[in-house]
Amino acid sequence: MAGFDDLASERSKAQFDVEEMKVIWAGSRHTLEVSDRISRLVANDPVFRKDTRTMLSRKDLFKNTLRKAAHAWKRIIELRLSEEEAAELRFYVDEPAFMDLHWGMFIPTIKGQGTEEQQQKWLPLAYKMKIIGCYAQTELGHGSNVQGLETTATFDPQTDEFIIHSPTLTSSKWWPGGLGKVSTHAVVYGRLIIDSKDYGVNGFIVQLRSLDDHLPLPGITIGDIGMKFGSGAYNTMDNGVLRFDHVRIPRDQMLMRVSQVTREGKLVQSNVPWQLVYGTMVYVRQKIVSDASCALSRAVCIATRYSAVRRQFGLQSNGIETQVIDYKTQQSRLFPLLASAYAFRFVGEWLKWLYMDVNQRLQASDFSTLPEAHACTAGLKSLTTSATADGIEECRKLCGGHGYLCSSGLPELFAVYIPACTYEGDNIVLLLQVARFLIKTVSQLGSGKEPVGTTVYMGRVEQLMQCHCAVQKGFLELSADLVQAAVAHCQLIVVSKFIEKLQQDIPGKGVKGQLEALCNIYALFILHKHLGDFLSTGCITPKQASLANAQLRSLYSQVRPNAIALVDAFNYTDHYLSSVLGRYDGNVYPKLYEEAWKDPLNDSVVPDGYQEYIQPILKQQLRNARL
Ligand SMILES: CC(C)(COP(=O)(O)OP(=O)(O)OC[C@H]1O[C@@H](n2cnc3c(N)ncnc32)[C@H](O)[C@@H]1OP(=O)(O)O)[C@@H](O)C(=O)NCCC(=O)NCCSC(=O)/C=C/CCCCCCCCCCCCC(=O)O
Ligand SMILES: Cc1cc2nc3c(=O)[nH]c(=O)nc-3n(C[C@H](O)[C@H](O)[C@H](O)COP(=O)(O)OP(=O)(O)OC[C@H]3O[C@@H](n4cnc5c(N)ncnc54)[C@H](O)[C@@H]3O)c2cc1C
Repeated sequence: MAGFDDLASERSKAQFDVEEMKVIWAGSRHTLEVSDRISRLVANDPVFRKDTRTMLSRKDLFKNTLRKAAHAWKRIIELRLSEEEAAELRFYVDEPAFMDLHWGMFIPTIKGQGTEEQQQKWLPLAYKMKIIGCYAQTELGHGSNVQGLETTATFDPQTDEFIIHSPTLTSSKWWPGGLGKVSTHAVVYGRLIIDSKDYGVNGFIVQLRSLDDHLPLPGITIGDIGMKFGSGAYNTMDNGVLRFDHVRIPRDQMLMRVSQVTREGKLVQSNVPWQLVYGTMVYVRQKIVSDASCALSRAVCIATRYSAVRRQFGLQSNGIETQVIDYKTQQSRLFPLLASAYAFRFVGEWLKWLYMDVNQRLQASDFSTLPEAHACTAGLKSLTTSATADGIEECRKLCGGHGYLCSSGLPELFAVYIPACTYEGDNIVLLLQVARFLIKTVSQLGSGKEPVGTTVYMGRVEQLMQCHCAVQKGFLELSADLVQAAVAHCQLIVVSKFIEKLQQDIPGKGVKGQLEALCNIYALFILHKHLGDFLSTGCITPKQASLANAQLRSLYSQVRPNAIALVDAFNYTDHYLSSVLGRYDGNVYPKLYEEAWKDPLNDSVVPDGYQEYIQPILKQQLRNARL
């Protein structure tokens, strides 16, 4: 069988220990064991099948998502899965749903911004799913500008309550995932008003729906905001709209770790930075970087396996056409994405450590690394999601026409993934935050602070900053050029963390050698892509640029025999890949043909509508022809 033999042959060429690379990719043997076991548990459960998604109506699609979520919860309980195993199960169910926001935002917000007392009250309810929560920050009129939010939370000292209200149409909460049809509660971000004074944005826990009949509570108008990009994709999620008409909540439902409101209506600031109100966004941004490596590696796995199976032109002596993976143009498009997937994996590991470290320091009232954590999570979220969205689209194109079929898995992956460039912070707005951080950092250089990083990449950032730092320093006046410096800074971090990864103990025959090749491909690819920066800032000479280019092409040849093994190391099941082109067995053509006939359009040989619309035309033509 052509495809199968092709991939078997490719696997025999591997020059490194794939099983050890699986451990490197997973992060540890333990993590590999858990993800392998849980991904297969999901793959073998018919309730979690994904192949019908694009053919369902919005209501059937959503109901099926609820069915899957309920079944996932049932399996978690039945199997007594740990938090880690449960998160893996929800990950491999692979369908945007309210659970993401309940577990990924609502709970972390209460943990990060609630007092001990509030955590003791609300977390047990949330962990046992006795309530379902979402994160309601964005409004119809404001998303990026959090300080522009209009929802009000006015303290009423008569009743010891906050009155939550939507004063304008643009203050309607708009976009929160899980809000439209499922969540019973929300963390609502609104302007704290005490005695007519506006104290800025804070988080408030608000019940939205009855726990008895799920109907909206008095004063609550709530619904779904409508279809989004694509047919299946993110339409499994009930992104919602929410309006308040003077809804009253107890004072103790304002999240009070950052600031407290006393019974007398006095605002007391605690000793933690006010920016902790933004803490959930930092947490999710670092998760999103890890998710980017998953999404990109998934697309690269599909495109790499298909590139080894697909033969086109170039008849060889044995009369067989050439594998498209052997074309230099295919390699120059595909291998940098393979390298980027590994690079984002490792920078995501580092970012997770940075986030944990910041949180530990916060416990000890050490806020010194909070600005860097914000800048790194914001910048790397922006960089990795933009590169991943573009990379998934490139992988679709690398698969030719068949990449455009839903059965390739790539259109759906693209449609689900691309909002990552917007949610949790628009990517440009986040880069402007990094630019602001760089301006402050540059201003502190020489006072004992020295930049660190790989020379050429460091030089590029420094030079770009020098060129543009004369520009206005206000957030709104930051020039587009500073965004360029912010991107350069984030790329420096990615390369630096890849190099640091290589300095760790890396067991397994040939594993370190392959990672070194991928690290060099990523670094030289970025240098090639931004050659203007490196040359214009004098970081490299034209001769060096030419040498770097030649080295890049030589590295592609080094990776070529290992490409299939490098994507096998992701250890994805066919269920998770959900792609005929990316099947582990390479059995592409028979499966493509088989999938085609499953389309409902093929339920009848003559399509509905023929008699009403087509036959009259043909008959008329026939009559005309006889005249
Ligand atoms: C930062 C802004 C752009 C501007 O803020 P502003 O208040 O105006 O302040 P500035 O003047 O710019 O800055 C003031 C100073 O504060 C510093 N700062 C700013 N932000 C932070 C921060 N976050 N942390 C620390 N410090 C910060 C800043 O540097 C200044 O410092 P200095 O004065 O210079 O010293 C702000 O408006 C902003 O952040 N805007 C973006 C808004 C945003 O991101 N919205 C997101 C809404 S929520 C959302 O989109 C959700 C999407 C859900 C998608 C699904 C994702 C799921 C995947 C992951 C989770 C899945 C897990 C599943 C788990 C399981 O199943 O188990
Ligand atoms: C699928 C999806 C899920 C979401 N889930 C949630 C959720 O669960 N909870 C929640 O609260 N929100 C959620 N959101 C909302 C999301 O957080 C916002 O859409 C996001 O923060 C961007 O804000 P915005 O839509 O106001 O874009 P805007 O800020 O209006 O962006 C529009 C354009 O203006 C530009 N721009 C804005 N400000 C500046 C500036 N200062 N300088 C230069 N350019 C600027 C942007 O770069 C962009 O090009 C979700 C959004 C999506 C798409």
